[in-house]
Amino acid sequence: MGNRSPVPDPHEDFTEWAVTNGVTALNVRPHRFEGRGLGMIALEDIEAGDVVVQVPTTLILSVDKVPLSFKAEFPEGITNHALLAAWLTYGDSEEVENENFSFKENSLWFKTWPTRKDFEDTVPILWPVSLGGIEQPGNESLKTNGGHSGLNIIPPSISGVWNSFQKVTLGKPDEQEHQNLMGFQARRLCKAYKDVCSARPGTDWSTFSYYWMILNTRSFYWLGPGQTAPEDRNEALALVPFADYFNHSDVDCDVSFTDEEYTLTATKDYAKGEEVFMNYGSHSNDLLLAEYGFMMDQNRHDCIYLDDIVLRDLAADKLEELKDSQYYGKYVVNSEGVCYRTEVVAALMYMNVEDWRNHVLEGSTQGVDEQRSAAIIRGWLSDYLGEKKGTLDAMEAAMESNPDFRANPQKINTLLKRWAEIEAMCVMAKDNV
Ligand SMILES: C[S@@+](CC[C@H](N)C(=O)[O-])C[C@H]1O[C@@H](n2cnc3c(N)ncnc32)[C@H](O)[C@@H]1O
Repeated sequence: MGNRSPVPDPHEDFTEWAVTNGVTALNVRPHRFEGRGLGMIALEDIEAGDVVVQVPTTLILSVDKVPLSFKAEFPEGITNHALLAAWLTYGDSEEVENENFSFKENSLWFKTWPTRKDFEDTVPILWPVSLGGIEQPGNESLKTNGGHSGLNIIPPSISGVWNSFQKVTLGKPDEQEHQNLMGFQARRLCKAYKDVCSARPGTDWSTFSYYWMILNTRSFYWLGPGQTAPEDRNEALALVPFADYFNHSDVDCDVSFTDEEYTLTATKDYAKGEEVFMNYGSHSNDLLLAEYGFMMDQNRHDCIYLDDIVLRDLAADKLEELKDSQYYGKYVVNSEGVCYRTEVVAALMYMNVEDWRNHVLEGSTQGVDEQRSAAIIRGWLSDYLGEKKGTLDAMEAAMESNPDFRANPQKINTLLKRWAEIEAMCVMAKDNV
């Protein structure tokens, strides 16, 4: 027993590679944390303002490293996200000539990444269709679920699909991403896959979607020397070795880069042995789950939106009025209650359009009835709670009959947890109206 050689640890090997190649890891090392995969542990006490990781920009993988001959194969307008995922899919096996980036030299880095199964377990669009995942494509379009057996168990705040009513569709330009996270994500992935398949038919979906997910969950904002910020921030994505070990929390963010270095700085004190976090953005648990496959127990940015319920209830003329105003959409509910926009749109339900216009533009209170507004808002929150109850009742029944439900207890638990958080927000908001 005692003579067994130690199991090789890809993270130790990669850390050694990274340090040898110029990465500065000051008092942090990769470490496995229960429920969070790999993250960064503090080897010593760290103070706010201490640089924790610095990566030479020469190690960064961005589209600048993709050979022009490879880029030229794909349609103009293909996103950098899609192009990089394609290159990760093909670059190695084709021995693409490229002096800027070697797959072989970076293989230790790739070995530290999560597996496709890790994504299938955690990221809802890759779940089985009966649990709300997308249809696996031929080469045509991916569809978000919600239709399958009639029951959608992923909360509408993530899936964009309601069981208790038919969503009002106001036409494409009106559709908003915050109300359809999975739909928009599936569309991005679908478009990327289509663009790649148009040049390379038969691209393996499983491999391509894996690398697309790697980029979706691990990339950083990065502009190479002399580059200006693109209109779409997502086009400035890049993979930064070693820095991609940091897990997310609500801490302040201090990430910066020069032409030479990518630098990550601690924004709070950490004691030796604590996990050191970075911040991926001010995201709700719905967005974190849809895009990154996890949720936070404490999340000061958590919220849901009442938009679908509100728009369903408004008469056509009021809807037109609303669309032309600055109060269209983003009716937020969080742990403190509903936002001002929700109060404003509740008043539109019973006010005549002229009074409402004067109310929102001039501050006139003529026709405003706060009690009535409160009752309407409570009704909307009750509708959300009704959606939750109906879905959970149906889920309970389906637990008996649907083998996918029984085979995926962790996914079901994630959804139950999210539904419980949604319920808590709605109940709290009802009490506070
Ligand atoms: C940039 S990677 C961080 C490293 C990753 N944990 C790993 O094992 O390679 C982002 C992924 O880490 C996980 N993650 C990040 N922050 C997390 C957190 N606070 N709780 C749970 N998982 C988290 C999610 O799977 C996310 O998609």
